[in-house]
Amino acid sequence: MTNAALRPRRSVLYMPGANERALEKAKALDVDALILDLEDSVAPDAKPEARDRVVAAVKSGEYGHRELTIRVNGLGTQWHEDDMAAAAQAGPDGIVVPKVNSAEEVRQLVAAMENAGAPEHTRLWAMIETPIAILHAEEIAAASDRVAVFVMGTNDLVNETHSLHVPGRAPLIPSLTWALLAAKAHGVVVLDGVYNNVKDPEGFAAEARQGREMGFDGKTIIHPSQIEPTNEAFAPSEADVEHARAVIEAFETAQAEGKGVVTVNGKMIENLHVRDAQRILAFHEALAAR
Ligand SMILES: CC(C)(COP(=O)(O)OP(=O)(O)OC[C@H]1O[C@@H](n2cnc3c(N)ncnc32)[C@H](O)[C@@H]1OP(=O)(O)O)[C@@H](O)C(=O)NCCC(=O)NCCSC(=O)C[C@H](O)C(=O)O
Ligand SMILES: [Mg+2]
Repeated sequence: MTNAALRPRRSVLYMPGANERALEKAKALDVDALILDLEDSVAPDAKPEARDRVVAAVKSGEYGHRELTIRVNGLGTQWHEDDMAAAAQAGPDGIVVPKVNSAEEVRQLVAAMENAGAPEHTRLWAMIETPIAILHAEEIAAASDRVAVFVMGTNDLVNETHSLHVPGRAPLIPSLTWALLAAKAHGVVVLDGVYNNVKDPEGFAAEARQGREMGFDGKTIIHPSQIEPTNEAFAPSEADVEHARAVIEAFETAQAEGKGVVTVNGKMIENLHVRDAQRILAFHEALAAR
């Protein structure tokens, strides 16, 4: 298991880069990562000032364990090149790029990061949010070692496919699954999209649970009220931890007796379940160590 796989990215909060109050507030929020946004949440006139603010936030060193990323404006926009250069020089943990559509675009983005002097720790977080990106998900994941995270852009996906936001997300499941498989096949972390209604805690909890069940590593969120339910949905519960310990213990006992398979609470346990149990315990310990 790599250290990157153990880095918690349960809750990843977007905040408008122009909002100084939110940038200040984030220093005390219990999130695993922040996306300081220069794209959709920032009005055109406010973009240069927002760029300066997020660069200053990254350089401040005041965000503790929280992973810090900057979402730049997309390729082909009038702000993209200046955003990329400023973000690369600030050296955040990640540069989040909207609407990455192909391996060629990844190579172009990585070249821009490197030409601007991005440090090695600054990874590319590619937003997967168009029909063509879904179809090219595997080539995007495999295009460069700098690609560390896929961020699902479910608003843009719904927009571009003319589908609807519905409870259970049936119209989105094939796209989400396809991107998730591409990410997992290439060791890329994959984050679920946002839930727009910040006044619907039940709907939010159901969607976070669904994301966890599908295999997402965490969820992108837009409001502080969504942090706690997200952290809970994507962390192992006490019962998960107890079960993982029981699995490891039972399997070690079985092996000492020369058996390759055993049951715990009536469920068959083989080697692969032990590996999963070890992963759960390692993640639990990584969270506890913070
Ligand atoms: C959605 C919001 C506009 C709601 O704002 P507001 O009505 O002001 O919320 P509250 O009054 O309930 O706020 C309470 C306090 O919390 C702070 N706050 C709110 N949101 C954030 C945040 N994201 N980060 C940090 N702090 C936040 C407020 O400042 C209040 O603090 P205080 O004054 O001390 O009480 C708003 O939540 C918001 O702007 N959210 C982020 C929107 C955003 O970034 N959108 C872009 C990303 S989503 C996207 O584009 C996904 C993707 O591309 C896709 O295609 O799907
Ligand atoms: Mg989007």
